Amino acid sequence: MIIEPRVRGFICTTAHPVGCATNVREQIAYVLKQGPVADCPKRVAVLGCSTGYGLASRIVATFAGGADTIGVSLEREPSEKRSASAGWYNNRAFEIEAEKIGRSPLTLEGDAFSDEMKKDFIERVREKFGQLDLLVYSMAAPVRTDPDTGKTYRSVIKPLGAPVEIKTLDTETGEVFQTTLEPANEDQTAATVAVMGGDDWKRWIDQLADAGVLAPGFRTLNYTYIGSELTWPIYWNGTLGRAKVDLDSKAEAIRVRLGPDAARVVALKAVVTQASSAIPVVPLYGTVLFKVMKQLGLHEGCIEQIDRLFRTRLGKGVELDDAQRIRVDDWELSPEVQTEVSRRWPLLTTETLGELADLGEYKSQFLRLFGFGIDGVDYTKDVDPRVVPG
Ligand SMILES: NC(=O)c1ccc[n+]([C@@H]2O[C@H](COP(=O)([O-])OP(=O)(O)OC[C@H]3O[C@@H](n4cnc5c(N)ncnc54)[C@H](O)[C@@H]3O)[C@@H](O)[C@H]2O)c1
Repeated sequence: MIIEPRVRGFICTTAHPVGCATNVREQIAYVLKQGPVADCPKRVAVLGCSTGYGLASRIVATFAGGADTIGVSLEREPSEKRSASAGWYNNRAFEIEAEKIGRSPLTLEGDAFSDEMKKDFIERVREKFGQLDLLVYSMAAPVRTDPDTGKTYRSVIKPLGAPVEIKTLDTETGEVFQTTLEPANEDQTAATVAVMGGDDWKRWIDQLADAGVLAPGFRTLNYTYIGSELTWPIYWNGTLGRAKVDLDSKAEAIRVRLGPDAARVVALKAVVTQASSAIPVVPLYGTVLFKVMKQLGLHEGCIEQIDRLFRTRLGKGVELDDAQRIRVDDWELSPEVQTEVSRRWPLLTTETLGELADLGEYKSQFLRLFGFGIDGVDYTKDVDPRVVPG
């Protein structure tokens, strides 16, 4: 069948197997070009391994770090008539490429929030690795069922306290407009913390530690976004920020149990992923940020950020911020970038968007997440949606 993008709001319901595989291979090629990462942990787990920052982490650990990996993600399988999720194609393409260099990666597809998945994972780690040296937690999900209570929580992306009036962008039409976002109530805030906070991370680490599958010197990383004051009203000072603050306290709890370097929250830059495109204001901020960072020669996507994390931020004595986090968002938050983004922000209108921001780049990065718009891929060719080319 011919697979075309079908975009509904901030998701694309189709994905292209050849495009996704090409995307994965391009990321691998980038990492190989940078050369090996010294002292990379060798038995690595990535939760949320199939797209965005998790996929980049798995690629860097494998292709620059020489690691064997186990990944977990939630996917839609393909059928004869329907394409799979992009993550399903990415997982298969990753496995094909990792096997070519003599690795035998393991991928578990299902709900990482469930205790069944954790049990299965522990068994597979025992069989395959014995113990783990590093676990990267890179999950972004809208809903979580708490295994203890059976209660299902849905996250909301809202401000706290009072309504926020803020500029935003319709990425389909290119219209820039003011919008008022109503604040979350207490239940919604608590639900967002239950989904995107550190509860599940800590639960994973506790169960793995109890099962004795964490190697001496084991470390775990969890990714966060802090951003600049332009996005704070909706992100850091909103429900998502509350959830991210919870990561810091769970990191501390893990350090208390496993040692002073065992857990770190890592602040990363804004990039286009399935998760970030759903956040109001972030796409508008992104279109300006990408243009400014490109103009200053500081552009980074997921793979460049994670490559820099593994190469420069995981060694002994790395600088931490006041909340004991590792920072790789330093270029995004540098005065030269933020001064220029802030200068452009009040000038942004539907009419000036083309000059001050780069919507075309944003849209093309969004479509690339699903394997569309990639050079060298013939989208007019019939493909079997169940097959990822080797
Ligand atoms: N995108 C950004 O701009 C940005 C910036 C800084 C930090 N981060 C953080 O990075 C982390 C990853 O985000 P991303 O943007 O790469 O997201 P993403 O949407 O690209 O990836 C999310 C991953 O989680 C998996 N997942 C979702 N629900 C799951 C479930 N129930 N069980 C198993 N797997 C599940 C998906 O399959 C996918 O692999 C998040 O913590 C996010 O806050 C993102």
